[in-house]
Amino acid sequence: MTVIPIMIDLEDKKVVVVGGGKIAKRKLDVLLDSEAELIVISPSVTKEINLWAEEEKIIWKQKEFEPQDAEEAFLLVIATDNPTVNAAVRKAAPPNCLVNASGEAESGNVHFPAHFKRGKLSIAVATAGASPMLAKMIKQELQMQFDESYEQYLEFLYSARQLLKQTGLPRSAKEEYLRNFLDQSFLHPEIQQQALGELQLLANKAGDSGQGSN
Ligand SMILES: C[C@@]1(CC(=O)O)c2cc3[nH]c(cc4nc(cc5[nH]c(cc(n2)[C@H]1CCC(=O)O)[C@@](C)(CC(=O)O)[C@@H]5CCC(=O)O)C(CC(=O)O)=C4CCC(=O)O)c(CCC(=O)O)c3CC(=O)O
Ligand SMILES: NC(=O)C1=CN([C@@H]2O[C@H](COP(=O)(O)OP(=O)(O)OC[C@H]3O[C@@H](n4cnc5c(N)ncnc54)[C@H](O)[C@@H]3O)[C@@H](O)[C@H]2O)C=CC1
Repeated sequence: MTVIPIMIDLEDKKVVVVGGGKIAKRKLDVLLDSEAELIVISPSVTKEINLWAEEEKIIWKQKEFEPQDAEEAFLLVIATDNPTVNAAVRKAAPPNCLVNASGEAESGNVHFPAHFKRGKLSIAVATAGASPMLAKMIKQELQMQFDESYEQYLEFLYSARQLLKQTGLPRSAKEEYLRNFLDQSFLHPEIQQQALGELQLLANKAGDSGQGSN
């Protein structure tokens, strides 16, 4: 199995999680951010999953898995502690369905990477199942390197880039600005504000003379 990285929008997609234990809870923790339609199939669930069901963040069907539960799933997460059940779930996956097999790295066709977000910045680490623990350790190291200040920094980079688009500067000059903004000094909010102020002036000037472009 060879995997490639991809970022995915699951809004309104049907996601079926089979199993309601520790691992299902960990996958749901990630999936709850996605605005997907989340359905959990399991005779019993952890306290957290039960709470999410009460809060109507997920639908919990309190039952053992049956093949029709997988119908029309866009993503199927297999996370029971019973290999025979897991194999039956895999078999019931609709054609073209994304399948995550938590208990068997070589099965299914998608893995969950270790990951964290700093606002618009996502960092994910994967080892193709060789060592999820290494992925977790590298993630923890990167969390220290890319601390909380990156959330605000990404907002700055986003705003600066939008303003630059309005300045009408030649592409090379825009790129020069964008490269400079990668300097560590721009992690400071005061320096960010100063730069945005300057770009705003340039954008206004271009607007006045009608030379703004994309
Ligand atoms: C293939 C994959 C499928 C998938 O789940 O998507 C998979 C498979 C398996 N994991 C197993 C065990 C453990 N997994 C972890 C931890 C994580 N596992 C995650 C992902 C993945 N695990 C996918 C590959 C990702 C990749 O390598 O790129 C992380 C990154 C993300 C997440 O789960 O969301 C998350 C860290 C989250 C974080 O950032 O904190 C720990 C450590 C711990 O829990 O602290 C252990 C115990 C130590 C050990 O065994 O290594 C077992 C054996 C089960 C058994 O023995 O029965 C299998 C099955 C097998 O190996 O075949
Ligand atoms: N991907 C990963 O990171 C890891 C994966 N695993 C694998 O994940 C599996 C699940 O682990 P845990 O969540 O810790 O187990 P667990 O014992 O906490 O949960 C198992 C769940 O499966 C449900 N279940 C059992 N039979 C079912 C059926 N017929 N239909 C629907 N649901 C059923 C149970 O009700 C329970 O909620 C393990 O067998 C292991 O192989 C384990 C550790 C890490």
